[in-house]
Amino acid sequence: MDQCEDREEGVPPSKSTLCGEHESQTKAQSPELWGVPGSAGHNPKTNPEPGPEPSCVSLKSNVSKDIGEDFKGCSSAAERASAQCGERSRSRAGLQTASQSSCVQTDVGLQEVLDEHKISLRRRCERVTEGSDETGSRTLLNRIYTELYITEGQSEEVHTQHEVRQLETASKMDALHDAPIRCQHIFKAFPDQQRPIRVVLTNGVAGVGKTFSVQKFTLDWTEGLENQHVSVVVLLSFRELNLIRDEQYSLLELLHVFHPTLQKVTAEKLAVSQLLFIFDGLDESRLSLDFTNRKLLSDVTQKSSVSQLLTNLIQGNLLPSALVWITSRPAAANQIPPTCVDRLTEVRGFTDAQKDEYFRRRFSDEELSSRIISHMKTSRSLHIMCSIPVFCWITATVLEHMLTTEQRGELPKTLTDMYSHFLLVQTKRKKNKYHEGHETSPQELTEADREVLLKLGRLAFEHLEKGNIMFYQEDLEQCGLDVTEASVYSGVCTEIFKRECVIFQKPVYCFVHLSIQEFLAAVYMFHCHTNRKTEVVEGFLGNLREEYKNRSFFKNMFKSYSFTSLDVFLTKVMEKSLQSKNGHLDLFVRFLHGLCLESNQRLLVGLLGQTEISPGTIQRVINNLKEMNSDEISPDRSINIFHCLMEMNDLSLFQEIQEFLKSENRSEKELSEIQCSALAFMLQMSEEVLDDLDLQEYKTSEQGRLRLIPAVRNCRKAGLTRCGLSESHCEVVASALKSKHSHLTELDMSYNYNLQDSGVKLLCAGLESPNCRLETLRLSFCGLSEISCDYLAAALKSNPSHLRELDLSSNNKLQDSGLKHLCGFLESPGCGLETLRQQSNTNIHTSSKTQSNIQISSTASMNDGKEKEEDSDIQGSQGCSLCPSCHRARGVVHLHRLERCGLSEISCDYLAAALKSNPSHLRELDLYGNNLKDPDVKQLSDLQQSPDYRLEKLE
Ligand SMILES: Nc1ncnc2c1ncn2[C@@H]1O[C@H](COP(=O)(O)OP(=O)(O)OP(=O)(O)O)[C@@H](O)[C@H]1O
Repeated sequence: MDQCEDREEGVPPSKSTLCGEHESQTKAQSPELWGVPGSAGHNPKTNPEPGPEPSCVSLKSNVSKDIGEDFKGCSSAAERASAQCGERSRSRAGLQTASQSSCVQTDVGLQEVLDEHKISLRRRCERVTEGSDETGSRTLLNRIYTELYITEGQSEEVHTQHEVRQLETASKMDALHDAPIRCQHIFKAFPDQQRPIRVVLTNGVAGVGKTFSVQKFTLDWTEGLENQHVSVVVLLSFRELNLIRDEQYSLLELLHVFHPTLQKVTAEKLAVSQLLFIFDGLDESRLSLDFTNRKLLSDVTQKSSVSQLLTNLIQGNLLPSALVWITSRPAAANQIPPTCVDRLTEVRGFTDAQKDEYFRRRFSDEELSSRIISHMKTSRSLHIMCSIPVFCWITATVLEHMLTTEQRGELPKTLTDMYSHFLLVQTKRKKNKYHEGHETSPQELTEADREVLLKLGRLAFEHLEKGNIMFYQEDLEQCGLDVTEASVYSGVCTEIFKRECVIFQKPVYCFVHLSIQEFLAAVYMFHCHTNRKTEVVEGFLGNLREEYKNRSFFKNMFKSYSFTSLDVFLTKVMEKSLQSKNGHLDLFVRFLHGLCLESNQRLLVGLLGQTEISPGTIQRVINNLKEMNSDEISPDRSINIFHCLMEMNDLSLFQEIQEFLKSENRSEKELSEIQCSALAFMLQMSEEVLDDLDLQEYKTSEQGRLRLIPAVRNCRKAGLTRCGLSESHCEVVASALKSKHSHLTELDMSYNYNLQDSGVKLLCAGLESPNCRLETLRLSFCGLSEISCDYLAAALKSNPSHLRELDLSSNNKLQDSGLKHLCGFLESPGCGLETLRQQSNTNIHTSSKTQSNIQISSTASMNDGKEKEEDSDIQGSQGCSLCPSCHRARGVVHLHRLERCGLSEISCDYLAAALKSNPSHLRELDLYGNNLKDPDVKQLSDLQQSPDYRLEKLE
């Protein structure tokens, strides 16, 4: 088989080679049995044209050896490449060494050379091989390319949340708000952007379509459709560049080596051409890009290390007018200093409409695509996952196979179902490819298949537990896998090279998508449970017998406990996953529950072990989930209990909540805790933004109320009073404030006595986010000390403009030192607080009336320990007896309430100093109940003499 012919669409196990003009390719030592792209000897990301103009240097070393090792004795990358190609390639003109190339200078006109380059690039980019096509024939990229949703900027939580959870919470809202950028317009400035865009960095999670975007951009350019101001596109992958990372090259030589059609381009010609360099897959880079290095390169013929060539190119020292486009998974993107980047974009995958379009384009059979689309929409989880194009490909592969072959049974509805089928479909394709004529049923996993899958499962599981997604060769060996085996199953696990640290350079492996690791880990865990591998199960869960002996919830179960009791086992795994801070076991535990279903059991028989699960056991598992205790558990984790029920095909909860949402008398309907989690999820996912989420309006237990908190992510006004908030809840609220499309403008967390300073600290992470739009924050009766003031002042200083009202009144021991911190904020130039109100205990009265359309809301004062709320609309400007300058009042009033906070005259001095230094913003100051005497507030009252004095109300 032509080694370049087998590029495929679909799961990209690793970054592919983009350079397409070499004859050579690292020949796979192991065949690609899985038939998915990018595996041994295959490269999904390039579209080389076989035949006379051969094409690719696959620098992906799927034989998993360090290139340096493989090609010892070859002095240059070109020689190495040549050594890989063998005689055939050497005899071809396509590849020349760097030294040769620099000598070749002909009279051929520049345009002719560039045209030739275009043709060559076009051949490479116009076709991809579809993953499901067993004949290996390739499809036109334009036929299957579906517009992706690319936006400017970077979503806030990309590093902190589980990828799938992120999709669940973010997809809907993002799709509605951000203006998309077509990949072809990535260098086009928006009308309001003055600066030309020279360097673009595009982020995106695995399989989201970064390489497809790069290919589409290039193809459109070669076809004369877009970006015609660019005269040369130089397409390179970091995987390729890794190969020559220790070599010395000039930029001109680099171009010649990777794009032989450009050999006739001289330095002079380069200087007058508009170049665009595309570097794909920074996450796979093994170069050390050191932007602090002072070595300045400005001459394209000057030799240097590849890293230095790149940093100088990116910084604009080398070819200052050349455009640069870098793509990366998010974790690696920080290698490029933000100051070097003119535009940051993110590939978000497919919007709902694009998901449909993907399936329509992929299948010429309209009926088939319609069936697949409507099936995808029947399951929320499938629909959400299809935001990632690679998952669309998995879905398309599985459903096409099931709908076009004589497969019986229902189409997969749950994620577990889909992944089980995917495993089988891929196994079948592997068999067909390499054992032609012996068509086997996908139900038949051979003993060898099972063995490898279980080894992969063990690897997946052991590393998932530790939170690892990257593995070394030793890790593979420890699970009994040799490297060849891993690449044989390359659709599931393949290597990528990733340099973890400077001294310790080794090949690193990972699963193509985190969800595949989670699925295989769950399969392995299930297998260990049914096969009574006590050591593994207890290693993960601890000794159940001991632990459960004294726990009332399990007392009865414990009597009959053994590893065969699936319900106890699953409950324990669920409990463990709920403890996870970042939800790294969420999908794993979902899969584990899904594997209980008979249909999945049948599919994966032999892998899971022989089990017969009675309907009674299933019911017990369901009941346990519904009754699961969630004290001290983040409400985000609790939502996963609902997902587990869905994976078990238990739709009752979903239906109950749908009914609840439709009902008129919601506040009378009692909600269980699990119902609250389901409701939180549905409110969070709703297209409509909730105006007011008041937890007190729901008839449920305190735990139930807490489980509703994730809904703050989709509301404008949140009342979270008197519900025992703790740190984990503050984290959820902070994440809502941080989110790119935060709607929250009013937040009342008063009367949460245990919130304390630690809770405020977490909350402040949200307040300081540039996305935060909060205008009112109430934290009275929260047991805060002066430390909270410090946190708040720091957060508000860093992002001062949004907050209008801050209520720290009552039973917060802020003390003078706390107020001092807050004054630090009041002094800061960006501070937006305009009113600081003081009530009673001074002889100063105010008839503060500001100009029309000013609204002061929620003036709270203490009355026998009970909060009295009153809203006062102040209309009309009648002047202020205290404040000679009130006529200059602006249209916004801010309250700053510090009632009963243990303040003394020292605080007044701080306040006076703060107001002196930044007098123009504060309108109202409320210091009611702080036992202040006239002399204490003297400094403040003296301020009235100042011409800049703006205070209208001092109580
Ligand atoms: N725009 C698209 N239209 C159709 N299919 C797409 C598109 N983008 C991606 N895909 C599908 O998803 C697969 C993975 O896409 P791609 O290789 O571009 O991802 P990536 O973001 O580069 O991922 P990684 O970071 O893992 O390299 C493709 O092989 C293809 O099957």
